[in-house]
Amino acid sequence: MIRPHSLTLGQTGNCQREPQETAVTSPLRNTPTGVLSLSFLHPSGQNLEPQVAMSWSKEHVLSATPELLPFVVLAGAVGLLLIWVFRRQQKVWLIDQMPGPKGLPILGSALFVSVEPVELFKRVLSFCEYGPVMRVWIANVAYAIISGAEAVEVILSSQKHIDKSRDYTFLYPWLGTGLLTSTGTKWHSRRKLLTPAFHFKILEDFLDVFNRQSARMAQRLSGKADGKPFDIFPYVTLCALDIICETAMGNTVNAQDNSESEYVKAIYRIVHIIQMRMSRPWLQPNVLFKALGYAKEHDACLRTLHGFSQENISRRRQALRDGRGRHAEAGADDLGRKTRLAFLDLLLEYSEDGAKLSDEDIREEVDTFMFEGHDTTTAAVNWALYLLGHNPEIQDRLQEELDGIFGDSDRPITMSDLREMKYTENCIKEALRIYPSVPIIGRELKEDITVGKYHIPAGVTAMIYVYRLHRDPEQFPNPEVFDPDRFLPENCKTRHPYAYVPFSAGPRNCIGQKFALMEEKVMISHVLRKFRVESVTPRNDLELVGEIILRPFEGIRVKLVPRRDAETAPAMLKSRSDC
Ligand code: HEM
Repeated sequence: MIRPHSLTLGQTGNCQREPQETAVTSPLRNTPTGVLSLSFLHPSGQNLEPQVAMSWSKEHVLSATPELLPFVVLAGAVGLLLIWVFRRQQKVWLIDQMPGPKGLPILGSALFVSVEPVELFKRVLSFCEYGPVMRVWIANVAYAIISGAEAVEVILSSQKHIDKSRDYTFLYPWLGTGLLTSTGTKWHSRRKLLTPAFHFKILEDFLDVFNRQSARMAQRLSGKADGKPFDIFPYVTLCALDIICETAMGNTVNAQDNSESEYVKAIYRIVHIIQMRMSRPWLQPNVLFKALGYAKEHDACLRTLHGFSQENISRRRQALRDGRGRHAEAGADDLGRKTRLAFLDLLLEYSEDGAKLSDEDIREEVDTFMFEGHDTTTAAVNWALYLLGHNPEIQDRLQEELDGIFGDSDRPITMSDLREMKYTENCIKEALRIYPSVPIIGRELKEDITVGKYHIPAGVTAMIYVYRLHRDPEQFPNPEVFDPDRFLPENCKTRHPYAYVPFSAGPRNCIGQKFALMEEKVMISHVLRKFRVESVTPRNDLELVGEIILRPFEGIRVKLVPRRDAETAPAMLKSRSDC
Protein backbone atom coordinates (compact mmCIF):
# COMPACT_ATOMS: atom_id res chain seq x y z
CA MET A 1 0.00 0.00 0.00
CA ILE A 2 1.24 3.48 -0.77
CA ARG A 3 0.63 6.07 2.01
CA PRO A 4 0.76 8.73 0.81
CA HIS A 5 1.85 9.25 -2.74
CA SER A 6 4.78 11.45 -2.07
CA LEU A 7 4.88 14.49 -4.24
CA THR A 8 8.17 16.20 -4.91
CA LEU A 9 8.32 19.48 -6.71
CA GLY A 10 11.90 19.94 -7.80
CA GLN A 11 13.57 23.28 -8.55
CA THR A 12 12.52 23.03 -12.17
CA GLY A 13 8.92 22.72 -11.34
CA ASN A 14 8.72 19.15 -12.54
CA CYS A 15 6.44 17.00 -10.68
CA GLN A 16 7.33 13.42 -9.95
CA ARG A 17 5.37 10.76 -8.21
CA GLU A 18 7.31 8.27 -6.19
CA PRO A 19 5.31 5.51 -4.64
CA GLN A 20 6.60 4.58 -1.22
CA GLU A 21 5.39 1.69 0.85
CA THR A 22 5.66 3.00 4.36
CA ALA A 23 3.76 4.05 7.46
CA VAL A 24 3.49 7.72 8.12
CA THR A 25 4.09 9.68 11.30
CA SER A 26 3.85 13.49 11.69
CA PRO A 27 4.81 14.28 8.16
CA LEU A 28 4.63 18.09 7.94
CA ARG A 29 7.51 20.42 8.68
CA ASN A 30 9.14 23.58 7.36
CA THR A 31 12.53 23.62 5.73
CA PRO A 32 14.91 26.51 6.22
CA THR A 33 14.58 27.63 2.58
CA GLY A 34 10.90 28.39 2.91
CA VAL A 35 10.10 25.07 1.24
CA LEU A 36 7.51 22.94 2.86
CA SER A 37 8.46 19.30 3.00
CA LEU A 38 6.98 16.07 4.19
CA SER A 39 9.15 13.64 6.02
CA PHE A 40 8.17 10.07 6.60
CA LEU A 41 9.16 7.73 9.31
CA HIS A 42 9.64 4.04 8.51
CA PRO A 43 8.14 1.64 11.01
CA SER A 44 11.72 0.80 11.85
CA GLY A 45 12.07 4.43 13.00
CA GLN A 46 14.35 5.37 10.11
CA ASN A 47 13.69 8.79 8.65
CA LEU A 48 13.06 8.45 4.90
CA GLU A 49 13.05 12.16 4.15
CA PRO A 50 15.50 12.18 1.22
CA GLN A 51 13.47 9.77 -0.86
CA VAL A 52 9.94 10.82 0.03
CA ALA A 53 9.78 14.52 0.56
CA MET A 54 7.05 16.76 -0.72
CA SER A 55 8.26 20.27 -1.27
CA TRP A 56 7.57 23.25 -3.50
CA SER A 57 9.32 26.52 -4.05
CA LYS A 58 8.05 29.99 -5.01
CA GLU A 59 9.00 29.39 -8.64
CA HIS A 60 6.93 26.22 -8.75
CA VAL A 61 3.99 27.98 -7.34
CA LEU A 62 4.38 30.88 -9.76
CA SER A 63 4.64 28.62 -12.76
CA ALA A 64 1.48 26.77 -11.71
CA THR A 65 -0.35 29.99 -10.84
CA PRO A 66 -2.29 30.82 -14.01
CA GLU A 67 -4.29 27.60 -14.02
CA LEU A 68 -4.57 27.24 -10.24
CA LEU A 69 -5.28 30.81 -9.28
CA PRO A 70 -9.07 30.74 -9.69
CA PHE A 71 -9.27 27.50 -7.71
CA VAL A 72 -6.96 28.81 -5.03
CA VAL A 73 -8.97 32.01 -4.74
CA LEU A 74 -12.25 30.11 -4.69
CA ALA A 75 -10.96 27.60 -2.18
CA GLY A 76 -9.65 30.45 -0.05
CA ALA A 77 -12.97 32.28 -0.23
CA VAL A 78 -14.93 29.15 0.60
CA GLY A 79 -12.52 28.42 3.43
CA LEU A 80 -12.91 31.90 4.87
CA LEU A 81 -16.67 31.72 4.51
CA LEU A 82 -16.76 28.40 6.29
CA ILE A 83 -14.61 29.76 9.10
CA TRP A 84 -16.89 32.78 9.39
CA VAL A 85 -20.03 30.63 9.36
CA PHE A 86 -18.52 28.29 11.90
CA ARG A 87 -17.48 31.09 14.21
CA ARG A 88 -20.79 32.85 13.84
CA GLN A 89 -22.68 29.64 14.58
CA GLN A 90 -20.52 29.14 17.62
CA LYS A 91 -21.44 32.64 18.82
CA VAL A 92 -25.12 32.13 18.05
CA TRP A 93 -25.04 28.89 19.97
CA LEU A 94 -23.42 30.60 22.97
CA ILE A 95 -25.89 33.48 22.83
CA ASP A 96 -28.82 31.11 22.62
CA GLN A 97 -27.74 29.42 25.82
CA MET A 98 -29.14 32.50 27.55
CA PRO A 99 -32.89 32.50 28.05
CA GLY A 100 -34.94 34.78 25.84
CA PRO A 101 -37.87 34.97 23.44
CA LYS A 102 -37.84 32.76 20.38
CA GLY A 103 -38.49 35.54 17.90
CA LEU A 104 -39.28 35.26 14.20
CA PRO A 105 -36.89 33.87 11.61
CA ILE A 106 -34.52 36.62 10.37
CA LEU A 107 -36.39 39.39 12.22
CA GLY A 108 -35.98 38.00 15.72
CA SER A 109 -37.93 40.28 18.05
CA ALA A 110 -37.62 43.32 15.78
CA LEU A 111 -41.37 43.70 15.30
CA PHE A 112 -42.03 43.24 19.00
CA VAL A 113 -39.87 46.27 19.82
CA SER A 114 -40.94 48.48 16.91
CA VAL A 115 -43.49 50.31 19.01
CA GLU A 116 -43.94 53.74 20.55
CA PRO A 117 -41.52 54.63 23.38
CA VAL A 118 -43.96 54.12 26.28
CA GLU A 119 -44.83 50.64 25.07
CA LEU A 120 -41.20 49.91 24.22
CA PHE A 121 -40.12 50.57 27.78
CA LYS A 122 -42.73 48.11 29.07
CA ARG A 123 -41.76 45.48 26.53
CA VAL A 124 -38.07 45.67 27.25
CA LEU A 125 -38.92 45.47 30.93
CA SER A 126 -40.93 42.32 30.24
CA PHE A 127 -37.76 40.73 28.80
CA CYS A 128 -36.22 40.87 32.28
CA GLU A 129 -38.73 38.23 33.37
CA TYR A 130 -36.46 35.71 31.65
CA GLY A 131 -33.89 36.31 34.36
CA PRO A 132 -31.05 38.59 35.39
CA VAL A 133 -29.19 37.70 32.19
CA MET A 134 -31.22 37.20 29.04
CA ARG A 135 -30.80 37.62 25.32
CA VAL A 136 -32.90 39.04 22.58
CA TRP A 137 -32.29 39.11 18.83
CA ILE A 138 -33.25 42.21 16.92
CA ALA A 139 -32.79 40.99 13.35
CA ASN A 140 -29.20 39.72 13.35
CA VAL A 141 -28.04 41.84 16.29
CA ALA A 142 -27.87 40.15 19.67
CA TYR A 143 -28.53 42.07 22.88
CA ALA A 144 -27.84 40.73 26.35
CA ILE A 145 -30.14 42.40 28.84
CA ILE A 146 -28.53 42.42 32.23
CA SER A 147 -30.48 43.15 35.40
CA GLY A 148 -28.63 41.20 38.11
CA ALA A 149 -25.96 42.77 40.31
CA GLU A 150 -23.34 40.01 39.78
CA ALA A 151 -23.52 40.32 36.02
CA VAL A 152 -23.55 44.12 36.18
CA GLU A 153 -20.35 43.99 38.21
CA VAL A 154 -18.59 41.88 35.58
CA ILE A 155 -19.25 44.51 32.94
CA LEU A 156 -19.06 47.81 34.79
CA SER A 157 -16.03 47.03 36.90
CA SER A 158 -14.00 46.02 33.86
CA GLN A 159 -11.37 48.25 32.28
CA LYS A 160 -12.01 46.46 28.97
CA HIS A 161 -15.73 46.89 28.45
CA ILE A 162 -15.71 50.65 28.20
CA ASP A 163 -17.08 50.98 24.67
CA LYS A 164 -20.52 52.51 24.50
CA SER A 165 -23.25 50.78 22.54
CA ARG A 166 -24.18 51.73 18.99
CA ASP A 167 -27.06 53.96 20.17
CA TYR A 168 -24.60 56.57 21.36
CA THR A 169 -23.48 57.19 17.78
CA PHE A 170 -26.62 59.29 17.29
CA LEU A 171 -25.10 61.73 19.76
CA TYR A 172 -21.91 62.13 17.72
CA PRO A 173 -23.08 64.98 15.49
CA TRP A 174 -23.77 67.09 18.57
CA LEU A 175 -21.27 65.84 21.16
CA GLY A 176 -18.57 64.51 18.86
CA THR A 177 -16.49 62.03 20.82
CA GLY A 178 -16.40 63.84 24.13
CA LEU A 179 -16.09 62.13 27.48
CA LEU A 180 -19.48 60.43 27.30
CA THR A 181 -19.13 58.95 23.85
CA SER A 182 -15.37 58.43 23.33
CA THR A 183 -13.41 55.30 24.08
CA GLY A 184 -9.86 53.93 24.20
CA THR A 185 -6.93 56.27 24.67
CA LYS A 186 -8.94 59.37 23.88
CA TRP A 187 -11.37 58.60 26.67
CA HIS A 188 -8.55 57.74 29.10
CA SER A 189 -6.68 60.97 28.52
CA ARG A 190 -9.83 63.12 28.63
CA ARG A 191 -11.02 61.48 31.82
CA LYS A 192 -7.65 62.16 33.43
CA LEU A 193 -7.72 65.74 32.25
CA LEU A 194 -11.28 66.45 33.36
CA THR A 195 -11.33 64.71 36.74
CA PRO A 196 -9.73 67.67 38.61
CA ALA A 197 -12.45 69.94 37.20
CA PHE A 198 -14.93 68.14 39.49
CA HIS A 199 -12.85 68.61 42.61
CA PHE A 200 -14.80 69.47 45.72
CA LYS A 201 -13.14 72.90 45.95
CA ILE A 202 -14.22 73.78 42.42
CA LEU A 203 -17.76 72.58 43.02
CA GLU A 204 -17.95 74.83 46.06
CA ASP A 205 -17.64 77.79 43.71
CA PHE A 206 -20.77 76.66 41.88
CA LEU A 207 -22.91 76.78 45.01
CA ASP A 208 -23.72 80.39 44.36
CA VAL A 209 -25.07 79.54 40.89
CA PHE A 210 -27.12 76.65 42.30
CA ASN A 211 -28.59 78.95 44.96
CA ARG A 212 -29.34 81.86 42.68
CA GLN A 213 -31.00 79.82 39.96
CA SER A 214 -32.94 77.65 42.44
CA ALA A 215 -34.19 80.74 44.23
CA ARG A 216 -35.41 82.02 40.88
CA MET A 217 -37.21 78.71 40.29
CA ALA A 218 -38.88 78.91 43.70
CA GLN A 219 -39.91 82.46 42.92
CA ARG A 220 -41.45 81.38 39.63
CA LEU A 221 -43.23 78.53 41.40
CA SER A 222 -44.82 80.98 43.84
CA GLY A 223 -47.09 82.00 40.99
CA LYS A 224 -48.33 78.41 40.79
CA ALA A 225 -48.66 77.74 44.51
CA ASP A 226 -52.45 77.98 44.62
CA GLY A 227 -53.21 74.31 45.17
CA LYS A 228 -54.24 73.73 41.57
CA PRO A 229 -52.58 70.96 39.54
CA PHE A 230 -49.87 71.94 37.07
CA ASP A 231 -46.87 70.36 35.40
CA ILE A 232 -43.74 71.18 37.39
CA PHE A 233 -41.37 69.53 34.88
CA PRO A 234 -40.67 72.64 32.74
CA TYR A 235 -39.87 74.78 35.81
CA VAL A 236 -37.25 72.31 37.00
CA THR A 237 -35.89 71.81 33.49
CA LEU A 238 -35.30 75.49 32.81
CA CYS A 239 -33.62 75.95 36.17
CA ALA A 240 -31.28 72.98 35.54
CA LEU A 241 -30.53 74.37 32.11
CA ASP A 242 -29.58 77.76 33.54
CA ILE A 243 -27.37 76.08 36.12
CA ILE A 244 -25.46 73.92 33.67
CA CYS A 245 -25.09 76.71 31.16
CA GLU A 246 -23.54 79.02 33.70
CA THR A 247 -21.32 76.37 35.28
CA ALA A 248 -20.21 74.77 32.03
CA MET A 249 -19.85 77.84 29.84
CA GLY A 250 -19.71 80.75 32.21
CA ASN A 251 -22.58 82.32 30.37
CA THR A 252 -26.26 82.34 31.04
CA VAL A 253 -29.07 81.69 28.62
CA ASN A 254 -31.61 82.93 31.17
CA ALA A 255 -33.80 80.01 30.22
CA GLN A 256 -36.08 80.59 33.19
CA ASP A 257 -36.91 84.05 31.97
CA ASN A 258 -36.65 83.37 28.29
CA SER A 259 -37.72 79.85 27.46
CA GLU A 260 -38.24 80.96 23.87
CA SER A 261 -34.51 81.57 23.34
CA GLU A 262 -33.08 79.92 20.22
CA TYR A 263 -30.59 77.96 22.29
CA VAL A 264 -33.19 76.63 24.72
CA LYS A 265 -35.50 75.59 21.89
CA ALA A 266 -32.63 73.96 19.99
CA ILE A 267 -31.49 71.92 22.98
CA TYR A 268 -34.99 70.57 23.56
CA ARG A 269 -35.62 69.80 19.97
CA ILE A 270 -32.34 68.02 19.37
CA VAL A 271 -32.64 65.87 22.49
CA HIS A 272 -36.13 64.93 21.35
CA ILE A 273 -34.99 64.08 17.81
CA ILE A 274 -32.04 62.01 19.03
CA GLN A 275 -34.20 60.09 21.49
CA MET A 276 -36.72 59.40 18.74
CA ARG A 277 -33.98 58.18 16.44
CA MET A 278 -32.63 55.83 19.06
CA SER A 279 -35.98 54.19 19.68
CA ARG A 280 -37.28 54.04 16.10
CA PRO A 281 -35.16 51.75 13.93
CA TRP A 282 -36.58 53.19 10.70
CA LEU A 283 -35.12 56.63 11.53
CA GLN A 284 -31.63 55.26 11.99
CA PRO A 285 -30.29 55.00 8.43
CA ASN A 286 -29.14 58.45 7.29
CA VAL A 287 -31.09 58.17 4.05
CA LEU A 288 -34.40 57.72 5.83
CA PHE A 289 -33.52 60.26 8.48
CA LYS A 290 -33.07 62.77 5.67
CA ALA A 291 -35.99 61.60 3.58
CA LEU A 292 -38.40 61.89 6.50
CA GLY A 293 -37.36 65.49 7.11
CA TYR A 294 -35.67 65.09 10.49
CA ALA A 295 -32.11 65.70 9.31
CA LYS A 296 -32.86 69.28 8.28
CA GLU A 297 -34.28 70.21 11.65
CA HIS A 298 -31.55 68.28 13.47
CA ASP A 299 -28.84 70.14 11.56
CA ALA A 300 -30.47 73.51 12.18
CA CYS A 301 -30.44 72.78 15.93
CA LEU A 302 -26.80 71.74 15.65
CA ARG A 303 -25.87 75.05 14.05
CA THR A 304 -27.48 76.95 16.93
CA LEU A 305 -25.92 74.77 19.63
CA HIS A 306 -22.42 74.64 18.16
CA GLY A 307 -22.57 78.32 17.30
CA PHE A 308 -23.39 79.21 20.91
CA SER A 309 -20.66 76.99 22.35
CA GLN A 310 -18.09 78.26 19.87
CA GLU A 311 -18.99 81.86 20.64
CA ASN A 312 -18.42 81.24 24.34
CA ILE A 313 -15.15 79.44 23.72
CA SER A 314 -13.83 82.34 21.64
CA ARG A 315 -14.98 84.92 24.17
CA ARG A 316 -13.49 83.14 27.17
CA ARG A 317 -10.26 82.29 25.34
CA GLN A 318 -9.83 85.93 24.46
CA ALA A 319 -10.50 86.93 28.07
CA LEU A 320 -7.90 84.45 29.24
CA ARG A 321 -5.33 85.77 26.80
CA ASP A 322 -6.08 89.34 27.81
CA GLY A 323 -5.30 88.40 31.38
CA ARG A 324 -8.97 88.32 32.28
CA GLY A 325 -8.97 84.58 32.95
CA ARG A 326 -10.85 83.12 35.83
CA HIS A 327 -8.19 83.88 38.39
CA ALA A 328 -7.82 87.44 37.23
CA GLU A 329 -11.57 87.76 36.92
CA ALA A 330 -12.34 86.53 40.40
CA GLY A 331 -13.49 90.01 41.24
CA ALA A 332 -16.83 91.07 39.79
CA ASP A 333 -18.63 90.94 36.46
CA ASP A 334 -20.44 93.76 34.64
CA LEU A 335 -23.36 93.50 37.04
CA GLY A 336 -21.10 93.56 40.06
CA ARG A 337 -21.61 89.87 40.77
CA LYS A 338 -18.71 87.74 41.94
CA THR A 339 -17.44 85.81 38.95
CA ARG A 340 -16.35 82.22 39.12
CA LEU A 341 -14.74 79.64 36.96
CA ALA A 342 -16.70 77.62 34.48
CA PHE A 343 -15.68 74.18 33.22
CA LEU A 344 -14.92 75.89 29.97
CA ASP A 345 -12.32 78.13 31.63
CA LEU A 346 -10.59 75.14 33.11
CA LEU A 347 -10.43 73.46 29.73
CA LEU A 348 -9.09 76.63 28.17
CA GLU A 349 -6.43 76.88 30.85
CA TYR A 350 -5.43 73.27 30.26
CA SER A 351 -5.18 73.97 26.56
CA GLU A 352 -3.11 77.12 27.09
CA ASP A 353 -0.90 75.13 29.46
CA GLY A 354 0.05 72.76 26.70
CA ALA A 355 -2.66 70.07 26.83
CA LYS A 356 -3.52 69.54 23.22
CA LEU A 357 -7.11 70.71 23.17
CA SER A 358 -8.36 72.47 20.09
CA ASP A 359 -11.51 74.60 20.16
CA GLU A 360 -13.30 71.62 18.67
CA ASP A 361 -12.08 69.36 21.51
CA ILE A 362 -13.25 71.85 24.09
CA ARG A 363 -16.58 72.21 22.39
CA GLU A 364 -17.11 68.44 22.55
CA GLU A 365 -16.63 68.47 26.30
CA VAL A 366 -18.68 71.57 26.99
CA ASP A 367 -21.54 70.24 24.86
CA THR A 368 -21.26 66.92 26.67
CA PHE A 369 -21.68 68.68 30.01
CA MET A 370 -24.60 70.65 28.62
CA PHE A 371 -26.32 67.45 27.56
CA GLU A 372 -25.36 65.04 30.34
CA GLY A 373 -25.52 67.68 33.05
CA HIS A 374 -29.00 69.05 32.63
CA ASP A 375 -31.40 66.35 31.50
CA THR A 376 -30.24 63.85 34.12
CA THR A 377 -30.56 66.31 37.01
CA THR A 378 -33.87 67.61 35.72
CA ALA A 379 -35.31 64.12 35.71
CA ALA A 380 -33.85 63.33 39.14
CA VAL A 381 -35.27 66.46 40.82
CA ASN A 382 -38.66 65.94 39.22
CA TRP A 383 -38.82 62.32 40.30
CA ALA A 384 -37.78 63.19 43.84
CA LEU A 385 -40.49 65.85 44.08
CA TYR A 386 -43.02 63.47 42.58
CA LEU A 387 -42.25 60.73 45.12
CA LEU A 388 -42.19 63.17 48.03
CA GLY A 389 -45.52 64.48 46.80
CA HIS A 390 -46.94 60.99 47.22
CA ASN A 391 -45.42 60.40 50.64
CA PRO A 392 -46.44 63.19 53.00
CA GLU A 393 -44.83 61.61 56.09
CA ILE A 394 -41.49 61.42 54.35
CA GLN A 395 -41.91 64.99 53.14
CA ASP A 396 -42.61 65.99 56.76
CA ARG A 397 -39.34 64.43 57.89
CA LEU A 398 -37.41 66.11 55.13
CA GLN A 399 -38.95 69.48 55.95
CA GLU A 400 -38.17 68.97 59.64
CA GLU A 401 -34.56 68.46 58.66
CA LEU A 402 -34.60 71.65 56.57
CA ASP A 403 -36.30 73.62 59.35
CA GLY A 404 -33.65 72.38 61.77
CA ILE A 405 -30.94 73.75 59.49
CA PHE A 406 -32.52 76.96 58.21
CA GLY A 407 -35.31 77.82 60.64
CA ASP A 408 -37.44 80.56 59.12
CA SER A 409 -34.58 82.12 57.24
CA ASP A 410 -34.41 82.09 53.48
CA ARG A 411 -30.64 82.45 53.40
CA PRO A 412 -28.62 80.72 50.70
CA ILE A 413 -27.42 77.18 51.29
CA THR A 414 -23.81 76.67 52.32
CA MET A 415 -21.51 73.68 51.97
CA SER A 416 -21.91 72.90 55.65
CA ASP A 417 -25.72 72.95 55.26
CA LEU A 418 -25.38 70.45 52.44
CA ARG A 419 -23.40 68.12 54.68
CA GLU A 420 -26.17 68.26 57.27
CA MET A 421 -28.88 67.32 54.79
CA LYS A 422 -28.58 63.61 55.42
CA TYR A 423 -32.24 62.72 55.17
CA THR A 424 -32.68 64.89 52.09
CA GLU A 425 -29.77 63.03 50.52
CA ASN A 426 -31.35 59.66 51.30
CA CYS A 427 -34.60 60.83 49.71
CA ILE A 428 -32.67 61.81 46.57
CA LYS A 429 -30.87 58.45 46.49
CA GLU A 430 -34.10 56.54 46.96
CA ALA A 431 -35.77 58.53 44.17
CA LEU A 432 -32.83 57.68 41.91
CA ARG A 433 -33.33 54.05 42.80
CA ILE A 434 -37.00 53.97 41.86
CA TYR A 435 -36.65 56.26 38.86
CA PRO A 436 -33.00 56.25 37.74
CA SER A 437 -32.42 59.18 35.38
CA VAL A 438 -30.39 56.89 33.10
CA PRO A 439 -32.55 53.76 32.98
CA ILE A 440 -30.35 51.74 30.64
CA ILE A 441 -26.58 51.72 30.16
CA GLY A 442 -25.34 50.21 26.90
CA ARG A 443 -21.96 48.62 26.26
CA GLU A 444 -20.50 46.97 23.18
CA LEU A 445 -18.65 43.86 24.37
CA LYS A 446 -15.24 43.75 22.75
CA GLU A 447 -14.24 40.53 24.47
CA ASP A 448 -16.07 37.41 25.59
CA ILE A 449 -17.31 37.50 29.16
CA THR A 450 -18.62 34.93 31.57
CA VAL A 451 -21.50 35.87 33.79
CA GLY A 452 -22.67 33.08 36.05
CA LYS A 453 -23.23 30.07 33.84
CA TYR A 454 -23.39 32.06 30.61
CA HIS A 455 -20.60 32.92 28.19
CA ILE A 456 -21.44 36.06 26.28
CA PRO A 457 -19.30 36.43 23.19
CA ALA A 458 -17.66 39.62 21.97
CA GLY A 459 -19.86 41.60 19.59
CA VAL A 460 -22.98 41.34 21.72
CA THR A 461 -24.48 44.61 22.95
CA ALA A 462 -24.95 44.48 26.70
CA MET A 463 -27.82 46.60 28.00
CA ILE A 464 -27.69 47.08 31.74
CA TYR A 465 -31.28 47.59 32.75
CA VAL A 466 -30.75 49.85 35.76
CA TYR A 467 -34.48 50.41 36.23
CA ARG A 468 -35.00 46.66 36.77
CA LEU A 469 -31.74 46.13 38.67
CA HIS A 470 -32.91 48.64 41.27
CA ARG A 471 -36.08 46.60 41.78
CA ASP A 472 -34.45 43.32 42.76
CA PRO A 473 -36.52 42.31 45.81
CA GLU A 474 -33.56 40.46 47.31
CA GLN A 475 -31.57 43.66 47.43
CA PHE A 476 -34.49 46.03 48.00
CA PRO A 477 -37.44 44.35 49.73
CA ASN A 478 -40.80 45.81 48.60
CA PRO A 479 -38.99 47.57 45.79
CA GLU A 480 -41.85 49.86 44.76
CA VAL A 481 -42.07 51.42 48.21
CA PHE A 482 -40.34 54.80 48.57
CA ASP A 483 -38.24 54.34 51.69
CA PRO A 484 -35.23 56.65 52.07
CA ASP A 485 -34.08 54.71 55.15
CA ARG A 486 -32.81 52.01 52.81
CA PHE A 487 -29.80 54.26 52.48
CA LEU A 488 -29.00 54.46 56.18
CA PRO A 489 -25.48 53.04 56.56
CA GLU A 490 -26.69 50.02 58.57
CA ASN A 491 -29.16 49.13 55.80
CA CYS A 492 -26.58 49.27 53.02
CA LYS A 493 -24.08 46.92 54.66
CA THR A 494 -25.26 43.67 53.16
CA ARG A 495 -26.25 45.06 49.78
CA HIS A 496 -24.35 43.98 46.68
CA PRO A 497 -22.08 46.88 45.64
CA TYR A 498 -23.47 46.81 42.10
CA ALA A 499 -27.15 46.53 43.08
CA TYR A 500 -27.51 50.32 42.98
CA VAL A 501 -25.82 52.17 40.12
CA PRO A 502 -27.75 55.34 39.19
CA PHE A 503 -24.44 56.99 38.30
CA SER A 504 -23.09 53.82 36.72
CA ALA A 505 -19.98 52.42 38.43
CA GLY A 506 -16.41 51.45 37.69
CA PRO A 507 -14.10 53.35 35.38
CA ARG A 508 -16.89 54.92 33.31
CA ASN A 509 -19.02 56.10 36.16
CA CYS A 510 -20.55 59.57 36.12
CA ILE A 511 -17.86 62.18 36.51
CA GLY A 512 -20.51 64.69 37.60
CA GLN A 513 -22.13 62.78 40.43
CA LYS A 514 -20.96 65.03 43.28
CA PHE A 515 -22.00 68.05 41.26
CA ALA A 516 -25.39 66.44 40.64
CA LEU A 517 -26.05 65.56 44.27
CA MET A 518 -25.16 69.06 45.41
CA GLU A 519 -27.33 70.60 42.74
CA GLU A 520 -30.27 68.36 43.57
CA LYS A 521 -30.07 69.12 47.26
CA VAL A 522 -30.05 72.84 46.57
CA MET A 523 -32.92 72.74 44.09
CA ILE A 524 -35.14 70.47 46.18
CA SER A 525 -34.53 72.33 49.41
CA HIS A 526 -35.32 75.67 47.78
CA VAL A 527 -38.70 74.25 46.77
CA LEU A 528 -39.48 72.44 50.01
CA ARG A 529 -38.41 75.22 52.34
CA LYS A 530 -41.22 77.22 50.82
CA PHE A 531 -43.89 74.84 49.59
CA ARG A 532 -45.79 71.69 50.38
CA VAL A 533 -46.02 69.46 47.37
CA GLU A 534 -48.68 66.92 46.51
CA SER A 535 -48.48 64.68 43.46
CA VAL A 536 -51.55 64.27 41.34
CA THR A 537 -50.92 61.36 38.97
CA PRO A 538 -51.07 58.04 40.85
CA ARG A 539 -47.95 55.98 40.44
CA ASN A 540 -49.84 53.15 38.80
CA ASP A 541 -51.13 55.48 36.11
CA LEU A 542 -47.77 56.99 35.34
CA GLU A 543 -46.49 56.32 31.83
CA LEU A 544 -42.73 56.14 31.51
CA VAL A 545 -40.53 56.88 28.55
CA GLY A 546 -37.17 55.22 29.01
CA GLU A 547 -34.92 56.46 26.25
CA ILE A 548 -31.62 58.08 27.14
CA ILE A 549 -33.32 59.60 30.15
CA LEU A 550 -36.25 58.21 32.11
CA ARG A 551 -39.09 60.69 31.87
CA PRO A 552 -42.77 60.81 32.61
CA PHE A 553 -44.68 60.70 29.33
CA GLU A 554 -46.94 63.53 30.33
CA GLY A 555 -44.92 65.61 32.74
CA ILE A 556 -45.25 65.62 36.52
CA ARG A 557 -48.55 67.00 37.70
CA VAL A 558 -48.43 68.36 41.23
CA LYS A 559 -50.23 70.80 43.52
CA LEU A 560 -48.21 73.32 45.48
CA VAL A 561 -49.16 75.50 48.42
CA PRO A 562 -46.96 77.79 50.48
CA ARG A 563 -45.95 75.94 53.65
CA ARG A 564 -47.52 78.47 55.95
CA ASP A 565 -50.88 77.97 54.21
CA ALA A 566 -50.42 74.22 54.28
CA GLU A 567 -49.99 74.36 58.04
CA THR A 568 -53.25 76.23 58.42
CA ALA A 569 -55.06 73.95 55.97
CA PRO A 570 -53.42 70.60 56.62
CA ALA A 571 -56.29 68.59 55.21
CA MET A 572 -55.51 69.80 51.76
CA LEU A 573 -51.99 68.56 51.44
CA LYS A 574 -51.17 66.36 54.37
CA SER A 575 -53.94 63.85 54.20
CA ARG A 576 -53.00 61.23 51.68
CA SER A 577 -50.57 58.84 50.22
CA ASP A 578 -51.61 56.66 47.33
CA CYS A 579 -48.29 54.87 46.93
C1 HEM B 1 -28.71 63.05 38.68
C2 HEM B 1 -27.85 63.42 37.78
C3 HEM B 1 -27.00 62.49 36.98
C4 HEM B 1 -27.14 61.16 36.75
C5 HEM B 1 -28.21 60.23 37.27
C6 HEM B 1 -26.05 60.77 35.88
C7 HEM B 1 -25.83 59.48 35.45
C8 HEM B 1 -24.80 59.10 34.64
C9 HEM B 1 -24.58 57.77 34.16
C10 HEM B 1 -25.46 56.58 34.47
C11 HEM B 1 -23.48 57.79 33.39
C12 HEM B 1 -22.89 56.62 32.62
C13 HEM B 1 -23.53 56.60 31.27
C14 HEM B 1 -23.07 55.46 30.44
O1 HEM B 1 -22.16 54.72 30.77
O2 HEM B 1 -23.66 55.33 29.38
C15 HEM B 1 -22.99 59.14 33.38
C16 HEM B 1 -21.86 59.55 32.69
C17 HEM B 1 -21.46 60.85 32.63
N1 HEM B 1 -22.01 61.92 33.29
FE1 HEM B 1 -23.55 61.89 34.54
N2 HEM B 1 -25.30 61.86 35.60
C18 HEM B 1 -25.83 62.94 36.26
C19 HEM B 1 -25.37 64.22 36.25
C20 HEM B 1 -24.26 64.66 35.57
C21 HEM B 1 -23.77 66.01 35.58
C22 HEM B 1 -24.39 67.14 36.37
C23 HEM B 1 -22.69 66.03 34.75
C24 HEM B 1 -21.78 67.17 34.38
C25 HEM B 1 -21.80 68.33 34.91
C26 HEM B 1 -22.51 64.69 34.22
C27 HEM B 1 -21.54 64.32 33.32
C28 HEM B 1 -21.33 63.04 32.90
C29 HEM B 1 -20.28 62.68 31.98
C30 HEM B 1 -19.31 63.63 31.31
C31 HEM B 1 -20.36 61.30 31.81
C32 HEM B 1 -19.44 60.43 30.98
C33 HEM B 1 -18.34 59.92 31.90
C34 HEM B 1 -17.36 58.98 31.22
O3 HEM B 1 -17.77 58.19 30.38
O4 HEM B 1 -16.20 59.03 31.60
N3 HEM B 1 -23.48 63.89 34.75
N4 HEM B 1 -23.80 59.93 34.14
